[in-house]
Amino acid sequence: MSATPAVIVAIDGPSGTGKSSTSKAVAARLGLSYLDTGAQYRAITWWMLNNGVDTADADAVAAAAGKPSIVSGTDPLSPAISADGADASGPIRTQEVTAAVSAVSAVPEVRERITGLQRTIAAEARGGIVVEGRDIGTTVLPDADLKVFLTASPEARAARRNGELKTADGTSVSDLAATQQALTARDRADSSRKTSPLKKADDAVEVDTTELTLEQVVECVVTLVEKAAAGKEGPAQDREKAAR
Ligand SMILES: Nc1ncnc2c1ncn2[C@@H]1O[C@H](COP(=O)(O)OP(=O)(O)OP(=O)(O)O)[C@@H](O)[C@H]1O
Ligand SMILES: Nc1ccn([C@@H]2O[C@H](COP(=O)(O)O)[C@@H](O)[C@H]2O)c(=O)n1
Repeated sequence: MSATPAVIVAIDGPSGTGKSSTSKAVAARLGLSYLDTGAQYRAITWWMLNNGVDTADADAVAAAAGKPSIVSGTDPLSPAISADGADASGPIRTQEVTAAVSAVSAVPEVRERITGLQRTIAAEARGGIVVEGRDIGTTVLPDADLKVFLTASPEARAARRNGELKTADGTSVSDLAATQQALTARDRADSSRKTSPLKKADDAVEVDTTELTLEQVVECVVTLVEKAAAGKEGPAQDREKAAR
């Protein structure tokens, strides 16, 4: 038996709360697969921008939602994403994609398509998986073994994001107030859409990461996963014993 049973872990939260960093590290530590669902929404947005779809026109986005093939890798040590066979991992992080993704992800046909992909990937991850996004605990995997909702103050999130954007001499390339404004605008759009908004599941454990280092958050989530795994293992072990 592997050290960690095949647990399904859902990690949700607003932008810049540390979902990707935490989920990758937890999955790598515990030998689980990893799925970045934001990357899938970004990849379909990138494809639409490249293929002449007006991303502000919900009908045009809906009509194109089924067209591209979106393929995600699930190795936490080397996450991969492609659209129609083209590597999208770099281009999906551009400002152009970030600015358009909330409008695209609000379209029900897009959500239906991407949610289907997510459920298939989770069902095929026999060794367990950490899936991170905005609606994993509420909609995509409501029966997950563990649901975590990460939060952090807008100031902390903007400072973290700005820390990623440095020039060669180490100075910040973007203004903190503008970064914070962009983050909160995206959260507002993601929380207010009709279909599957960003929302904490009632049974999720909320972890406020504002005052925590990434290592502390990872430690905390690893402990929660191990607890959930032990709870899952208990009845199976009991059945095994009874069968002996
Ligand atoms: N607890 C923490 N303390 C300090 N920095 C952190 C912490 N957690 C994450 N970071 C840093 O904050 C930045 C954003 O983290 P990450 O990309 O994991 O957030 P996210 O929630 O996945 O964001 P998004 O939803 O926008 O993709 C990264 O540079 C990451 O290294
Ligand atoms: N489950 C999800 C995940 C993401 N989105 C949308 O994608 C955008 C980008 O997500 P990142 O995590 O890469 O920043 C996000 O702003 C949402 O619009 C989603 O709707 N559902």
